[in-house]
Amino acid sequence: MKICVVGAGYVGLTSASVLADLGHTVSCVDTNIEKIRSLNRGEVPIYEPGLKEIISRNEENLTFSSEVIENIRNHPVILIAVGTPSLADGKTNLTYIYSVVDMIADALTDYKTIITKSTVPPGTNEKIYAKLLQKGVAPEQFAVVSNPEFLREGSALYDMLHADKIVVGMNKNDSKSLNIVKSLYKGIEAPYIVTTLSGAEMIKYTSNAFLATKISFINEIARICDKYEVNIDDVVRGISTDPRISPHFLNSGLGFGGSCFPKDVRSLEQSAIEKNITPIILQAIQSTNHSQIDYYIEKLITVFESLKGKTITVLGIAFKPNTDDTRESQAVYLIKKLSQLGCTINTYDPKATLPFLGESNIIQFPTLDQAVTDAECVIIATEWAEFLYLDWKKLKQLMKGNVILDARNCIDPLKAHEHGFQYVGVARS
Ligand SMILES: NC(=O)c1ccc[n+]([C@@H]2O[C@H](COP(=O)([O-])OP(=O)(O)OC[C@H]3O[C@@H](n4cnc5c(N)ncnc54)[C@H](O)[C@@H]3O)[C@@H](O)[C@H]2O)c1
Ligand SMILES: O=c1ccn([C@@H]2O[C@H](COP(=O)(O)OP(=O)(O)O[C@H]3O[C@H](CO)[C@@H](O)[C@H](O)[C@H]3O)[C@@H](O)[C@H]2O)c(=O)[nH]1
Repeated sequence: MKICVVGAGYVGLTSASVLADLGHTVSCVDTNIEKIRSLNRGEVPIYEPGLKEIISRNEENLTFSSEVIENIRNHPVILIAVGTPSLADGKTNLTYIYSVVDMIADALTDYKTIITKSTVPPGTNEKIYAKLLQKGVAPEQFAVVSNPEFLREGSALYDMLHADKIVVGMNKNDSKSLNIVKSLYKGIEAPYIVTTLSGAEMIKYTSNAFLATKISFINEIARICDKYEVNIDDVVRGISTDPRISPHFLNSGLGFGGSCFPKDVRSLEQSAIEKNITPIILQAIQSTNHSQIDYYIEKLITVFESLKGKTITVLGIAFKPNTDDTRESQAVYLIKKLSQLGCTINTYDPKATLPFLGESNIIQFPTLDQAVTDAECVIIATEWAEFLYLDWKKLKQLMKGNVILDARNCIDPLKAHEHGFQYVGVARS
């Protein structure tokens, strides 16, 4: 099958390379000429485990181009994977989606199956369909399919290849599109969930909102446990054998970040408000998440009284391990907050770079050892593998102080105590 993937971001690049690996001929296009140039030089603009390797082994049937309209014209299947960021009011910015729809309308000379992979609010695929009709495209010339993506950054390829479901939203009786989607993913064993266009959109938002709910819920429980001196690990162990609860997504810590949960919860909140529904739970999830950083700062203040003038090392900049993505990273928000409180912040991340420049009290170091030297306190803000088993003896020699704030519940407090550190955590000691 000949497929044009529009957008060379996390989802576009992962989809394009997996589809090429499944034997399709794929052209991945992006309006960002620099991104396409670097891909054509063999450089992958994002860090995602295995992505560089899968792209290079599919050289023959995976091409990259910034000629978006031309490629849309020459391919019968179009997969839209452009960004859908937040607007200032929390609604979704659909400019990129509609710019692709305009390009499709301009390029359409023969039948196209238009598949939306991007996360879009309920009703958007219906609007895409209506917009194409408005632009004079005949209904028999195209089909619109909603096929949301559920991959996680850091394990994107695995997640796509081992999907727990493939969600397909379509207009009524569109068996042609369903067959096309099935041929597209031939080789991936997963149950198909077939629904309406808006049904598929809602499945995607519900999934992210539910996962975000689990995180905020356990963070709130951890705060309560903290006050009653109960270990949060014991509580999670105690509830997670119940299959109705499951052990997943119950790791309390700094809170959720990244390019999806924050913006998607905001967007779903706005979709609800638009229909006069007050989404109390969605609002509470966000409120708990926003105050997580303050809660951790309060913990530090119980140790230091004042943070002004303290030298603090923050380990981790990315919003989670195994990615260089810093979009809405809680680690970055924490660094900014510490800076406002008058600290000197030394930081280190194996892959991510600080997304801002110019503040003389915030320095990113190329190694962990350099970053922790002379620190009065080390905070683990992202649970990268190399932070899980710290060389305690060396750390003791390099640091000026002995405080470790574990903001991801990822190290063993006993080990820290054994080596003479003061372990600080929420509902962990
Ligand atoms: N990142 C994830 O883990 C993830 C997972 C599931 C779903 N999603 C959803 O998938 C979508 C894409 O997310 P992402 O993180 O891959 O985005 P991204 O920001 O990394 O990449 C989007 C790309 O689209 C390109 N683009 C914008 N307008 C274009 C146009 N008119 N023509 C061609 N290219 C254009 C941009 O230049 C950019 O390279 C979003 O809706 C997101 O919510 C993301
Ligand atoms: O128990 C947990 C699990 C996650 N997180 C945090 O939650 C955020 C998101 O983590 P994760 O879901 O692993 O990463 P994403 O790559 O953002 O993936 C989410 O967002 C994608 C984009 O929509 C979806 O496709 C995925 O299914 C969904 O998991 C990160 O800040 C994590 O640190 C926690 O705090 N505790």
